[in-house]
Amino acid sequence: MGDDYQNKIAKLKGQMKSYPDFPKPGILFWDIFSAISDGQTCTLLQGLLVETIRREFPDIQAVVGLESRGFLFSFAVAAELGIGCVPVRKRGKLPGEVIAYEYKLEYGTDVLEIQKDSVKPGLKCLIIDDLLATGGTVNAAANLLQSCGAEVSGTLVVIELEALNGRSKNMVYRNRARVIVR
Ligand SMILES: O=P(O)(O)OC[C@H]1O[C@H](OP(=O)(O)OP(=O)(O)O)[C@H](O)[C@@H]1O
Ligand SMILES: Nc1ncnc2[nH]cnc12
Repeated sequence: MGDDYQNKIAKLKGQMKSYPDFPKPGILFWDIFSAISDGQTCTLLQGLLVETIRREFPDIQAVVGLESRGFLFSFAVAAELGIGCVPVRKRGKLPGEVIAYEYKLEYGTDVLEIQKDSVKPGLKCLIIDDLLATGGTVNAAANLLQSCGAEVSGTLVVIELEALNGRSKNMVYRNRARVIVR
């Protein structure tokens, strides 16, 4: 990775804001929306995501965006790369036959679902989200994709909360996660 790439990451990092005690006491909440309210930051981040995918995951056929903040990035990169965009949503929001998986959050638990027919066996997928905390969400998404027969190439997130060690807890992605800012 060249200086130019690192400089762009440093610039993006400077735009990220965090809020203590949101949504619960003790949580330091990293807010992607504060950064992308600025147009130049949108362009910068989009460019970094696409550049990272082209370099690290050149053969993926679809990006899988995780509700809800992951959707911002999955459609944008899918459109630029000309590949599929598949949503993974919280319980009860997707029509048709779905596969579900319950998982733990940094705060609380949740259920993710994917439409059974949205991913064909062997499809090479990249999971994309705004943030990796405990890794539970990405892990759940990976399990869903694998139950559909998809091949999960890795995970791309904008922010990694390294102190929570989500990467090491995630057996599927330990060596295959890529992050933009950490
Ligand atoms: O690594 P984890 O501990 O699983 O946490 C990370 C997840 O938590 C946040 O989503 P949230 O469930 O708050 O939903 P939102 O994007 O709709 O705000 C974030 O956008 C990730 O998806
Ligand atoms: N600390 C955090 N900031 C923003 N989103 C999160 N999702 C889980 N933990 C989070």
